[in-house]
Amino acid sequence: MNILEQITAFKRQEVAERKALYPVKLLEQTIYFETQPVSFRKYLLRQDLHGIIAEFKRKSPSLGIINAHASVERTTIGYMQAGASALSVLTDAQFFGGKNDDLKIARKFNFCPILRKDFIIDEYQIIEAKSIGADVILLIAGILQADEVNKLAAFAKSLGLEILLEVHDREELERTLTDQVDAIGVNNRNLKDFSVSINTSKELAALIPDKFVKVSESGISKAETILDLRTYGYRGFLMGEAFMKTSRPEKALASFIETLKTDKPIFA
Ligand SMILES: O=P(O)(O)OC[C@@H](O)[C@@H](O)c1c[nH]c2ccccc12
Repeated sequence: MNILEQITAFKRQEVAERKALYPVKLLEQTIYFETQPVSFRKYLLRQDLHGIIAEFKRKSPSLGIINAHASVERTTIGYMQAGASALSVLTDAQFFGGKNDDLKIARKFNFCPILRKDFIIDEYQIIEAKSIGADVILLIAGILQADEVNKLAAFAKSLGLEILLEVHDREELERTLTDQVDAIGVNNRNLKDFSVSINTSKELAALIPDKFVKVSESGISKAETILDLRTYGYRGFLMGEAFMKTSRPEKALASFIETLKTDKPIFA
């Protein structure tokens, strides 16, 4: 089994256990069912920000432990103060060392779009995303059939959430593209073997219709890469490791943003 297959097998079990422990009725009583989500799309298109989606990630199957000590509160507040456009919080415990509470804490302290980073295969996880205060969910084409993407995206929309659809190649993009999603994320990392190539974003750019916000995900560590990807139409840049591997991720983001600032308008 490759890592994606292992993760989805584990998720099926996890979802079944959670459904029994925390029934939907209970989740629907949380305060976030009453509150209006913040638009991910809008924040990524803002002229006064740089499009960085700053991720809180403690470990990953490709790197192992990235940062065992960072505080979610200090890091996410610092990310926003440094000028991030949105936050991404890993909630998967088994493979990424995250938890739902991490996202809840990020929500409590920040008014900005928050992406729930997890492996969604069931509507239950979308209700859960809403109940912990997420604004946008990730759907990964590599683990879903086209009809599943459609159904899950429509369901997320019905709860007011936005959807980032992640693809890694042309086949995934063409097979799953649907009007139900708001943004397309091209993952530069191949989750089957962990290899990373920024060219993946460049190659797929022209195949993504303009009405979707284009996001480039993974393996980004240089300002030049962002400036280059903007010329391909990318408006969102999902970055984790580059910041999280330092002892103060929020400071690393602040210095990174300094290197991104130019006199020219962000989008020509
Ligand atoms: O840490 P990086 O290389 O900057 O990548 C961040 C993000 O793109 C990556 O964590 C990611 C992209 N898609 C995912 C799906 C699940 C878990 C994690 C991911």
